[in-house]
Amino acid sequence: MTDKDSLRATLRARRRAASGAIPAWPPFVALLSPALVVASYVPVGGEADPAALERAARAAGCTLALPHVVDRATPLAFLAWDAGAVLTEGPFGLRQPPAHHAAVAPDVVLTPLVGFDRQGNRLGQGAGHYDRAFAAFPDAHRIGIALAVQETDQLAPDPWDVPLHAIATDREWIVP
Ligand SMILES: Nc1nc2c(c(=O)[nH]1)N(C=O)[C@@H](CNc1ccc(C(=O)N[C@@H](CCC(=O)O)C(=O)O)cc1)CN2
Ligand SMILES: Nc1ncnc2c1ncn2[C@@H]1O[C@H](COP(=O)(O)OP(=O)(O)OP(=O)(O)O)[C@@H](O)[C@H]1O
Repeated sequence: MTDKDSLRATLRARRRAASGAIPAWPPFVALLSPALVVASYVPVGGEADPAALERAARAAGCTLALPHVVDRATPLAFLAWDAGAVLTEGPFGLRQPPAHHAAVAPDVVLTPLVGFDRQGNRLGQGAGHYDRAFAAFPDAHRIGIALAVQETDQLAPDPWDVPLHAIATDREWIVP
């Protein structure tokens, strides 16, 4: 087990033991406009729920998208998605749009976190799906979503890590 793996286990356990709603914090709502594509996610395994931010994006007229995963090795695609549209079962217990939905380029990426720090460093699932998405869409606004209990001071960023622009928790909007 690497340091990152054991940190993931600790932070996932902390996340499972906690709960809390992530509000659509005013600075998030302020950056929305109808021309934007906002990528959200369907929470699994006790992940923080981005539903309020998703609703705010929809209310602002944004196009919504969800990640689509084939396997660990294949880069994420972001597929257009409307509220209520059918989702299918994907790998890792994920629910995602069917593969025929249009691939879109996200302007805002709501990113599920395993852990984060106040510098905007991030720990994810370890498959590099979001790392690679951030490299593929370098101009997208990267917003981490997490419960406040997922904050840690144990992150040592790797060379490929791209920092978050902001983190929305149940307690605050954090700008590194
Ligand atoms: N809700 C959600 N959707 C997402 C992600 C995510 O973290 N959360 N992703 C983020 O990249 C991408 C999917 N990639 C993933 C890569 C690996 C694992 C994974 O290894 N999961 C563990 C279970 C972890 C747990 O216990 O919480 C496993 O299946 O063993 C999951 C998703 C895109 N969609
Ligand atoms: N731009 C990239 N292109 C190709 N592979 C990458 C890129 N960025 C990261 N990776 C690979 O993906 C893996 C990411 O592992 P890491 O532990 O940093 O993931 P993480 O911090 O949990 O983030 P993620 O949510 O992206 O999985 C590493 O093996 C790394 O080599």
